[in-house]
Amino acid sequence: MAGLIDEPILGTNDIIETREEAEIKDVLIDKVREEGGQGDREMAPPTGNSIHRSGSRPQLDLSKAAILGNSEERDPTILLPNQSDDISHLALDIGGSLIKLVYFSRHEDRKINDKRKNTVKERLGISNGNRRSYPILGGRLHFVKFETRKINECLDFISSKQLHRGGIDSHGWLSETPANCSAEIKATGGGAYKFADLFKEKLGVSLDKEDEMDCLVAGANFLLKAIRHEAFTHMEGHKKFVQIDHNDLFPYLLVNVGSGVSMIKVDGDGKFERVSGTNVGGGTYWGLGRLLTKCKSFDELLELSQRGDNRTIDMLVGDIYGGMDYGKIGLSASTIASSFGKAISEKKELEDYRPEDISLSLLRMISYNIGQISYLNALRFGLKRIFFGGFFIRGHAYTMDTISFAVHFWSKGEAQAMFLRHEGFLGALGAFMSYEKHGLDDLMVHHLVERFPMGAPYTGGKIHGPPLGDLNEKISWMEKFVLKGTEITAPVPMAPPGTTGLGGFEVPSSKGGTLRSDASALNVGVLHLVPTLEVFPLLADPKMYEPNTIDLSDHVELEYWFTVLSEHLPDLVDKAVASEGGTDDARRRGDAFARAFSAHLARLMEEPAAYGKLGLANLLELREECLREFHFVDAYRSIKQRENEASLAVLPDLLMELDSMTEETRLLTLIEGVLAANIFDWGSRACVDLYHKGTIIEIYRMSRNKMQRPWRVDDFDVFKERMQSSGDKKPRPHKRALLFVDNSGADIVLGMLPLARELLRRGTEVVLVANSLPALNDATAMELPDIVAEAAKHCDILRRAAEAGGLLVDAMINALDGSKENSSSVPLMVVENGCGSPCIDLRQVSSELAAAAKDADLIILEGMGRALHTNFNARFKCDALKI
Ligand SMILES: CC(C)(COP(=O)(O)O)[C@@H](O)C(=O)NCCC(=O)O
Ligand SMILES: [Mn+2]
Repeated sequence: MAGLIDEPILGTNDIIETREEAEIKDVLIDKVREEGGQGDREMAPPTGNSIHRSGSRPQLDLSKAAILGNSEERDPTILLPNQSDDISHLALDIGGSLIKLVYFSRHEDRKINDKRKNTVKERLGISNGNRRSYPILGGRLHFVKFETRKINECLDFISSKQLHRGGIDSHGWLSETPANCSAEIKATGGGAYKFADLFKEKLGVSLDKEDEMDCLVAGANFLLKAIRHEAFTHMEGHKKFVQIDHNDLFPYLLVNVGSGVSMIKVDGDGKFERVSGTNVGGGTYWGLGRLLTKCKSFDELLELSQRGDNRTIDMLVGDIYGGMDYGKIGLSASTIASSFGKAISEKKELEDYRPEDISLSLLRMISYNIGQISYLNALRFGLKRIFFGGFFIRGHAYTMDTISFAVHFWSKGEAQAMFLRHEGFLGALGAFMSYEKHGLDDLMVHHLVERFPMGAPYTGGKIHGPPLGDLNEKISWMEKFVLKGTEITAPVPMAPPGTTGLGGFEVPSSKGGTLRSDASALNVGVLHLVPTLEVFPLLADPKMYEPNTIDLSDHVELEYWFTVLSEHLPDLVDKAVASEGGTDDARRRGDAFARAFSAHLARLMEEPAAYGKLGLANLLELREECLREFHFVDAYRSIKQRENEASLAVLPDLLMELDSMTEETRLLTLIEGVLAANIFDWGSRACVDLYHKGTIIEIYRMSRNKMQRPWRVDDFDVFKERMQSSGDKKPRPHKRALLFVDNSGADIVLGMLPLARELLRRGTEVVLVANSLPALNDATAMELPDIVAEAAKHCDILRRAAEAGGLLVDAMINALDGSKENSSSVPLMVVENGCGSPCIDLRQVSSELAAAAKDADLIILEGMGRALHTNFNARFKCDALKI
């Protein structure tokens, strides 16, 4: 039958995928279970199912909604007293071979005492204005898959996580559905009918069935609009992410390759038509492959193909033309003239052919055919873009290259084949989208942050069994199974890329040895939904903006950073452990962190694009995320404190020295001072070595003296001209400067605060922009008010500005009284930047920062992470200084 929306039938135990940390151990537990010879539990056969098509769930009832606790808090908890316990957070796509789950979990409550918040909001005029109020948005979307034949594991998973009992509780979120209330879960795929009774019996839930095509299209549209690195091309082994412009997405052809293949012309949200299909799909590959090779699973068959050579079985143009090309019609000698064609002319039996060769020949035959038919349909409707999804693809290089080749070859490069990272989850995502008021439909790319939990590199996403419980279980898992995990992730030597070759559908130039045995397990992360994130409004061209300066697809660069980060790891672990009191528990967590992070590094060395397009910003953020995952809240806490104190002690001397200078000398000294103070950087070995050479002020002065111009990139004269002008007329001061600060200690106290003071003195409002979460020794927004308050004790300019900006306690009272006009100074304020990394991606910043940017006409970015590794090439709508 043509056009089945399903997956190839799979018989393997290793295809269940999840990206959530909690599930990591399960694959190994499952392996252990299976090694111990235990089979699967038998499942009760599904009984006759009543097919019903219930309507959508009730909408979110916002009547009498109230904010619980502090309404000024970020993502406040919203109490919905009239909301039934009926909020969506799980959707299923139950195919013939795989069950795909998409589920939502809310954020942990962030109860922090951030003194600045109220005044900052007032000063910057931040309201919740156009922000959304659906509480569902602050949370995480998880992607998990199970084998359909092991449906009991899926039921256990749902049950152990209580995913079927989602609702809103008195705190605004996910409570249990009362026993007398029958919950409904959105589901699509044939299994939504087949297994409806089983879900009712085992979990007491009804499956609310959604049309598969509707779901596929809704899922694809969501992914293409909301996920930055979702679509990619794959040609000759090269993966290239493509950013799709939302306004230029439609029309496109969606090709879903399951057991059979559906081709859908998509014209908009909910606007589509199934225009074609083919019955030669994933089921054909697996079915024929199983018969011809005796493989036990789809993945085994796929793996075999990686070691295959199809020339032994396919008839090539050269076989027909005596080794020559048929150049007149553009066919090289190595082009496949007839798949399996050699088998007719040779006196060989099935046993005489290598299963590897058969598998590859079959794979290429089917993939090529799909590519060709897709192209013809794209041609029929004048579509330039074709997106391929469905679990047949599995991120498999040969499959993608072959499809791409066919599309490229037949369209003469006019049409483009693209693949989707969440290829298998289109239906499940679409089912999730079909809940009313899920709050996801107008999510934008900048609201989503994808994170890769610790288990991703170990498992490649293959999970079985119940989820992990607490952190302790996670650590034990790391300890117990790390050896096994390391085997899985041991880096494979990189070979030059290239698979099929474009010049005529040729033999792959790199053989399977360069691919992981589980290369088919694409890593998709957990999607964190952060509704408060915004695009930095002062970016000159947000569409062209690329935060990363260095391209880590350059292997030399990647290796450099791999070495830097690996060498830094022991020292980081020591600091992290010490920051948590150096207890045994902290040490265990430290070891687990080191293993998890090393595994990520190894995985990325092996396949840099495994987690989407890789930039240095992602790599440095991954390290911080790993630390947080093992509950290291702030590894540099005490170091930061110590350095702040030491620097504050010498600040009065420095300010005196600066005040004794002429304006012109002072400006240069201040900039040299920022450069010198930025030397205090715990992320760099060379800098750490320097710390042994003297006191903070000595090192600062020594470094400042070394900052002789011209610098490697030196625009100081332009800056000076803007600030001071060479003529008589004093230039107009900037209205508001955003100072993106970096490290604690000397950097902020002796570098950036004196510069801020100079700007304030000239009548420019100053907003210090600092991290929301700790990263290395970076100062956070939470820490800055105390640092400024201390500095203000030694300096009137800072004191008055800090008061005016509501940073000092007295001023905060003033501000709350509404008497901010009393202040005689331009304000000094602090906003958080929305991230917890040494780098900054200005496409995703806090709403505070976005609000502060509205009146800003000067941006100062400081530090290696924010001004060099990221944003070095960024262009802004106003003056910008990168130091
Ligand atoms: C991690 C960092 C980006 C932090 O630097 P910062 O932004 O604090 O100036 C930096 O320490 C760094 O680039 N470290 C590696 C240096 C090296 O090449 O050895
Ligand atoms: Mn830093």
